[in-house]
Amino acid sequence: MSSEDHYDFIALGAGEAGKLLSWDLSSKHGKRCAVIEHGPIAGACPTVACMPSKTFVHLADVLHHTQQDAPSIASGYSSNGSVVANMTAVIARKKAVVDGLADMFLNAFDSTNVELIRGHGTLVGPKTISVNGRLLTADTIVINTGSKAAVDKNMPGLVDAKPMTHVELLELTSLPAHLIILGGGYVGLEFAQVFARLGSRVTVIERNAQVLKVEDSDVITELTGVLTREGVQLQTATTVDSVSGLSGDEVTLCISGPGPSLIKGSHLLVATGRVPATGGIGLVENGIRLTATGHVAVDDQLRTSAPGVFAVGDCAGSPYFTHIGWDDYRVVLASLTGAPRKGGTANRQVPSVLFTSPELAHVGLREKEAQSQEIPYRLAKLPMEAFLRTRALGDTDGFAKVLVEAEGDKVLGFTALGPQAGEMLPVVQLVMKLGLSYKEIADLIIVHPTMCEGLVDLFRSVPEQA
Ligand SMILES: Cc1cc2nc3c(=O)[nH]c(=O)nc-3n(C[C@H](O)[C@H](O)[C@H](O)COP(=O)(O)OP(=O)(O)OC[C@H]3O[C@@H](n4cnc5c(N)ncnc54)[C@H](O)[C@@H]3O)c2cc1C
Ligand SMILES: NC(=O)c1ccc[n+]([C@@H]2O[C@H](COP(=O)([O-])OP(=O)(O)OC[C@H]3O[C@@H](n4cnc5c(N)ncnc54)[C@H](O)[C@@H]3O)[C@@H](O)[C@H]2O)c1
Repeated sequence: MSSEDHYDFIALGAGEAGKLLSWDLSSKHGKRCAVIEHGPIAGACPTVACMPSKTFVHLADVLHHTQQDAPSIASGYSSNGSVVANMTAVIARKKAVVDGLADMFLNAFDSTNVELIRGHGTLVGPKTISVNGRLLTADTIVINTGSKAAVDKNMPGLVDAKPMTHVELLELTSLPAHLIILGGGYVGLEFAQVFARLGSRVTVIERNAQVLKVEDSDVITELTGVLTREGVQLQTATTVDSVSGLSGDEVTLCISGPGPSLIKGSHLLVATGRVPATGGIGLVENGIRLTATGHVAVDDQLRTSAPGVFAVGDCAGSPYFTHIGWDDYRVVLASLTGAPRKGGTANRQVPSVLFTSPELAHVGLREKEAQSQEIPYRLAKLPMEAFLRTRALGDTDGFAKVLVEAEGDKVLGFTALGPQAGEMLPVVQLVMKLGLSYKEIADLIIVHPTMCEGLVDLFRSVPEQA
């Protein structure tokens, strides 16, 4: 093997952590690095997941507020000039965002001198990858192959109906007349509201008794109330027995549950979770153990069972969020360079935001988790109308709640359902990370009228210890 084919570091897949590691190791540590990518550059987040979907969320929000507010506040608004979505323009805006990010990432590869190899990589020996007819070796390999939308091959008729995943949905140039969404999780709910706001009829079919099954029931009651008022039809505790027809034309679902037994729509989206992209790339054959769920088995430092091989992000079973992929980068960087970091992946904070309107932001313990684990807590809860900013925004749906230790002052968990609720999370996260008293937030002077201002009132209303 020539020295041209040996690298210090190779990332298989240009996901979040792999590309960041390669850029850092090359530009700051002088390592020879390559990233192998068989799809669009830079992984799912900027191309088919977070960034394009949040562009859709924003555009649907603009349209929704224009439809809602313009008639009452705009002079000269024509009564017959209703505002309707132009999907070609929506897609063009999304494409501009995705293309802009692609340029940014290509520049990063260039400026850090990291080789981007476009092709499908497969492990063919210890720390050896075959790609485009080349055999490449590296001292360190990071598996960063991500995940794919799960499509249940055992559901009669589903595959033949050619359902969309988020990838195809984000390319639709005309609005579905009736979009049926299978799965009431993150993907399903974000897109349900987006397409309802853009003008589609939307039905979500969820097999569990509630959408977002981990969330507290008060959160779900409030969130589903908003979605339902906006026209999203939610059918929970519903099983799909069979699918017929073709998505994009007409699809019919035979279902069992509390509602009707048949549902017809024009388009079908599968949003039923994700499967790790770990099959057929030589992992097991080369000593890299997989878990029962098909993720790469890793330890707290994201080391696999093969020496010198790490796995990061979705494929390693890290919580499926880009910011967690980003943290995986820091964990592996610490192993490889000694960069400072306290601890590995165990017990790290996993903040999350569901980007519906209102946003659902969460960190730490939920009430039902505290109850099932018999962790005593004090609870404070305030409606969003007490966060005065929401009144100016005309967007007062939702509430925020905080769980504080029963016999101490540490914050156990925080949930907010409200406009831009995600922007409030870091304040609470910091207090939790540093193990400070909740009173540190209650004592802050926070600018009026910002969303975070409401945190002061929320934390001031925590009941005294019994
Ligand atoms: C619709 C949607 C919206 C989302 N929104 C958010 C959000 O708002 N916020 C958030 O935090 N998370 C969000 N997520 C989750 C987030 O996108 C993922 O958790 C994250 O992108 C995973 O990153 P990763 O680095 O693990 O892998 P990926 O980004 O999936 O990268 C893996 C890469 O590896 C490539 N690859 C795979 N196998 C090979 C091979 N053999 N050879 C070469 N290349 C290969 C793939 O083409 C891919 O580019 C969303 C997900 C979806 C589906
Ligand atoms: N805002 C964000 O950060 C964001 C946005 C989108 C996706 N994501 C990430 O991507 C992951 C995947 O999202 P997702 O929505 O595909 O998965 P998910 O796990 O969040 O939700 C899938 C839902 O589908 C339901 N389901 C599964 N099979 C079904 C069936 N046969 N019939 C009816 N319902 C069924 C499940 O009960 C579940 O409620 C999320 O877990 C999240 O981590 C994050």
